[in-house]
Amino acid sequence: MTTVVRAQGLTKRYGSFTAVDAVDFTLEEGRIYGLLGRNGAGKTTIMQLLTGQLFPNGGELEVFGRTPAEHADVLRRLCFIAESQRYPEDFTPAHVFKSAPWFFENWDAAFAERLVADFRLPTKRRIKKLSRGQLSAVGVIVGLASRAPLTFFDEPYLGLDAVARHIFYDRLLEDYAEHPRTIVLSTHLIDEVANLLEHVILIDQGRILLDRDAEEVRGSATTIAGARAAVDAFTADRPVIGREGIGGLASVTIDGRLDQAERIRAAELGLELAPVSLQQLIVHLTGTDLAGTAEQEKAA
Ligand SMILES: Nc1ncnc2c1ncn2[C@@H]1O[C@H](COP(=O)(O)OP(=O)(O)OP(=O)(O)O)[C@@H](O)[C@H]1O
Repeated sequence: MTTVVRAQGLTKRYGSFTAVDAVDFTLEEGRIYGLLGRNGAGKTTIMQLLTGQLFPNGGELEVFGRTPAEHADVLRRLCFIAESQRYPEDFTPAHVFKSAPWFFENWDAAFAERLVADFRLPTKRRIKKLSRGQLSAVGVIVGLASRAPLTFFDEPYLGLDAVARHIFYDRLLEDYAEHPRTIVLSTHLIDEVANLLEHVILIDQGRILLDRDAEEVRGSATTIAGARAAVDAFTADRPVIGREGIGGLASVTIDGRLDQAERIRAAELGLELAPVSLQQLIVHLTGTDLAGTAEQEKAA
């Protein structure tokens, strides 16, 4: 596997505030990554560092073997679609798509045209007159049809309706199968993209909480629900990552899978077991306040 990005001790500070705190990670060629985390976790900052829009304050960063900033040959291979992409005043989507081949050598105009039809995008209307969702569609089309070897989608679909979002996911997967490349998707709609992701990097307060194959992450935690005393007894010696409860009922999430014998024992105790979705797991891992509240409620 070829490594596309190598970050070591990568750090970004804004004044005295450390937004990205000495993170180590690699991105491999031909994979779809989910860069996930709560608001303000540092996702956009990391993507801006990787695309040469920001300079790090510390650590080492290589993108295609070089520092991204000031290396045109590296920047040419990147595409970054931001949440609120800006375009020149008076540009129409048609202008954007016409100028795209200047920036992206793999630009596929026919694919872009198909996407325009899929998203029902009015290409002759000025961009500043487009609806929020139509504006997002312009970015999504550029991100897909550019086929850049390393593509970043940073919350690309503000205002896109559910149908349009599914068109995005479908076309992304279809096109990725035919033209493998490295894609980094940052989103809060985790359940929607969970099946798309091959690898998950979870950021919290500028640090990496989880950097794991998505397949491993899926089902790597289990929720045990039932009578509080039985749940507490069953989970007593296990790594608990989340706890909720009401009255005599409790629901506890543990890190790890249960083997056959443990499943039988849980059934004997009348407990219900459920796999934890990627989104639930991330809420558990990053929602310390929620877990804390549940603990307090239990103690009360
Ligand atoms: N130019 C800046 N000056 C000062 N602080 C900044 C600046 N840009 C970002 N930050 C702070 O750095 C932290 C990380 O911001 P970042 O935009 O990377 O988060 P994010 O994970 O993308 O969040 P979201 O999911 O809300 O988009 C936040 O606390 C933010 O307030």
